[in-house]
Order: sequence, then C-alpha cells, then structure tokens
Amino acid sequence: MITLKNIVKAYDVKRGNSGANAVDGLDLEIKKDEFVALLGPSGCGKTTTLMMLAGLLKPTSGEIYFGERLVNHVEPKDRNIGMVFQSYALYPHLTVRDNIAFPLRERKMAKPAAYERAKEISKIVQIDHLLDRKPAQLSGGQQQRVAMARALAKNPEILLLDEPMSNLDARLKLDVRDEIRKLQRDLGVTTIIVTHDQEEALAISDRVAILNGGKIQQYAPPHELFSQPVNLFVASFLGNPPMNLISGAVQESNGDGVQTVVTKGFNYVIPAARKLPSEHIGKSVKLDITQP
Ligand SMILES: Nc1ncnc2c1ncn2[C@@H]1O[C@H](COP(=O)(O)OP(=O)(O)OP(=O)(O)O)[C@@H](O)[C@H]1O
Repeated sequence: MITLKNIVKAYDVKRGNSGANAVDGLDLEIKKDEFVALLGPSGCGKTTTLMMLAGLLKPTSGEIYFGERLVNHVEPKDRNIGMVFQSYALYPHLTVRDNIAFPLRERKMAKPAAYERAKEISKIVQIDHLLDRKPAQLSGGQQQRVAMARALAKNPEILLLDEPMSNLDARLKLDVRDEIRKLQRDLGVTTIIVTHDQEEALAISDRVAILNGGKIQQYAPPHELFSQPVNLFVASFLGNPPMNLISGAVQESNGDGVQTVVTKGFNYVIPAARKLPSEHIGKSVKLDITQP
C-alpha cells in the first residue's frame, strides 16, 4: 500500500540546524488496512516522515509510493489522505458542520451533499448533536472528534495522525485510543500515527517503527519489539521501568561453566537459563539485569 524507499530529508543548513539529515535513508512498507506507529524520542524524524507522506514536505531524495504510484510530486490534495494534526487545526470561524464539510466543498461537492456526508460521519464519531457549534464551544475531546470526522469525510485511503491524543487527559486518552482503533478497523483505512508515547504506540498498532536519529531501528509487531529487540537502543527505549544494563567482560569458570560479567564495581553471575554463546567469553557485553 505505502512504500518508502531510501528516504532522506535534509533541512536547509543555513537556518541554523546541525546539517544532519532529519530522516536518513528510511525504508518502510505499510500494508493495506494496517495500523502503523512511528515511535521515537524527540527529534528522531517522526513528524518529518509524516509530513512527507502527506505531501507537505518533499524528500531530499528517495521515493514514496502509494500502491504502484510514485507520489513524490503529487500535491497533498491529490493524495487521497486524511490528516489529524496535534493542534487539530480546526477553522475557528466555521461551525462543526462546515469544518467537516470543508474538504468536500474544496473538492467541489455541492453543499447539500457535503452536509449530508458531514452528518453521516459525525454520527459515526458521535458528535452529530454538536454540528451547529463553533470549535471554541467544544471540549478538547469533542474537538478531537471533529478533527477525526473532517479527516475521514472524504473517505481517504490513508489516515495520518500526528500525536492526535497528546492534548487529552489521561483517562480520555484511553477511550479515544480505543475509538480510533475501532473506527480504523470498521472503515478499513490504512493508518499511520506519530507518537512519542510508547504505551500508546504498542497498544494501538499492528506494527511499530522505532526511529532514532532519522533511521529506523526496528519495525515489528509490538510483542516482537519486546521479546526480540534488535539493538540496545530498542531494548533500552522500550519498557517501563527501563532495562538496567551493566557492561563488563564475560568470564566462564572451567569447572562448572558458570558465567560471570566482571564489572568495575561488582561481578554479576549470569543465571544458567541466560548463558551466553561461547563466542562472548572474554568479550565485553551489555547485559540487562532488570529481569532475573
Ligand atoms: N523546519 C525545520 N527546519 C530545520 N530543521 C528542522 C525543521 N523541522 C524539523 N527539523 C529538525 O529535524 C529533526 C527531526 O524533526 P521532527 O520534527 O521530524 O522530529 P520528531 O521525531 O517529530 O520530534 P518531536 O517528537 O519532538 O516532534 C530535528 O532535529 C529537528 O530539529
């Protein structure tokens, strides 16, 4: 459905940034109807990647395909995407009805038909009683639903969500998270969410791409990220409490084969069930000692 091939994004160095690529050779494939999260620490390139999918930013190099179609130079309005921004970006002077109908009117749909569709989609996200209000007369959760309704009004093939729950309180976040997932399944729309909240990403997604420094560290279903992290970054980024890593040289006693990690402060005996392959003997390792 969506393929990113070796995507690089370098922002203009003159504007005072370090000159490092914000996105640095990113490959990603997203299947039809999949729910994928881009997760990583601040500045890792999540939003930049989403903006390139939306067409609001152009990659410096690399290719973006929607199906077979190369979309690098396709305008946002011609990409058949819906987007929800962190700020919701609702038009304050328009009613909820007109906010939802806006993308349809932009596509030259007649007003009665656009209003009919606005009503239909507002029922699905349970805000049909609020159609005559202005955004300022809504709670944060209600504004979030209006933003979702507007993004879904034109039946997009792809839904892009940029930290859509970060302005909601903890309780509401959980409800909205479940609703978004249900809506996504019911409507069958391929969805990409940007978040720095690992719990949110792991709870809502089919697969999670963990980014650091503009590169994908691992792209896998949530359970696999936990059970088989591919590198130290993933291992220490995930989990609450985080892993407790010690570094030191591995030694093995000749008699009983007990392995020990020798550190400056203390020696750690590796439990028998977690013995390391023999090639690690004498080498330096980092070991998680959070788990027994
Ligand atoms: N318009 C810009 N001009 C110059 N550099 C930028 C611009 N936007 C982002 N960057 C830089 O690109 C890198 C990636 O930024 P991006 O916003 O994609 O990160 P992010 O993972 O979404 O972070 P956050 O979680 O803080 O929003 C950062 O180093 C950032 O400083």
